[in-house]
Amino acid sequence: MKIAVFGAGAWGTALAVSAARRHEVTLWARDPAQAAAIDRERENRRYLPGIALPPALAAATGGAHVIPRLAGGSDLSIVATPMAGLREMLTHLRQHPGPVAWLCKGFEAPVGDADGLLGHEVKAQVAPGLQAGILSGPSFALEVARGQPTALVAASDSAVVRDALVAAFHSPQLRVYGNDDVAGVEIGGAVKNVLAIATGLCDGLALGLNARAALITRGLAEMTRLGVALGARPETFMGLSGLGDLVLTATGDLSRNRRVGLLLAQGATLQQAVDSLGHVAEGVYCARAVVRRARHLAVEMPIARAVVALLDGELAPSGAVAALMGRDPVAEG
Ligand SMILES: NC(=O)C1=CN([C@@H]2O[C@H](COP(=O)(O)OP(=O)(O)OC[C@H]3O[C@@H](n4cnc5c(N)ncnc54)[C@H](OP(=O)(O)O)[C@@H]3O)[C@@H](O)[C@H]2O)C=CC1
Ligand SMILES: O=C(CO)COP(=O)(O)O
Repeated sequence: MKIAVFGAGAWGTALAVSAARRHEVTLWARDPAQAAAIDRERENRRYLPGIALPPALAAATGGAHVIPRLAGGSDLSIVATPMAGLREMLTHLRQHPGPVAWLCKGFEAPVGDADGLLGHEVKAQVAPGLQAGILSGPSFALEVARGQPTALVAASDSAVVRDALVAAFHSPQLRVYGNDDVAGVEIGGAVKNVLAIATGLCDGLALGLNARAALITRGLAEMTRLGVALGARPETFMGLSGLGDLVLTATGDLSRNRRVGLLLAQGATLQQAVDSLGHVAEGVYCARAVVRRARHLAVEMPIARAVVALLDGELAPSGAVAALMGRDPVAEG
């Protein structure tokens, strides 16, 4: 099949590499110089160095006007930008019938008094007729690009979209499971990034393995509470996009979100931590949206609240720990 991937960061490139072992793939970069370098060097040195690009992967560039044309010539389109770029990309795809899937894990940053939205909520606003979904789950880009075993979840209310994602990406190295709980899969992917900042902080402060296990477990409870309040199924959070991605991101040093927490624990400022990554750490941008939605739904999320206070400079790393440990006793649940 023909696949168009819009966004040539680490994850878009890794999935394009994986799919191009069986399909014809176009990888679109918004920066013409980057697209030219990818074609010339047969490598994405900026975002995924050391991975050779298969011959069936072609780089493309161009302004917004080329996006509908590239999508129109493909059997499946993938939006591989951070959450901050999703609204604009879906706007360019609004006349396209689909199937389309995005890879972003986050909530949009809140604007004014409005809540920050999940991907499917953005899609409902800007491209309601588009058949779309999300590809998510525990997956470091580098491991997928290297062909190391990975399991993903393709979530959509459209079987056409789920089937297209399986046809495009399922392989002996990559299992793709279907799920129709779009909200649950999106909330799992978004909230785990916030929680990974917390576990990075915990490990950076050498608080111990007990503390890390407590953060992961109580974080999963927070994620599930928010998800259920937003209409997701609780069992989704026991799956790849909930527990699976939380464990990976909270414990794996390839995680950019975890690295933010580790760097803050070492005394870096947030700006220094973000600048040193060279990649997006979505938890930094969506933590406030998570906490705000939780507050509006009267959902208790103390770990996410502590992360926001840390990112906003209201709490020092040690203060964030004290705020969590100093809470009144409550029943587990
Ligand atoms: N890396 C991973 O292992 C995984 C990442 N994800 C998710 O996938 C999404 C993309 O991550 P990843 O590829 O790693 O990110 P990177 O930081 O590696 O790359 C970001 C890419 O998006 C482009 N971009 C940045 N901002 C915008 C924007 N506002 N509009 C359009 N394009 C933009 C960048 O282009 P330019 O160079 O021109 O700025 C770059 O090509 C994130 O939501 C992430 O959480 C999900 C699973 C795994
Ligand atoms: O989503 C990811 C793994 O599933 C990547 O996590 P980071 O964005 O923290 O690197």
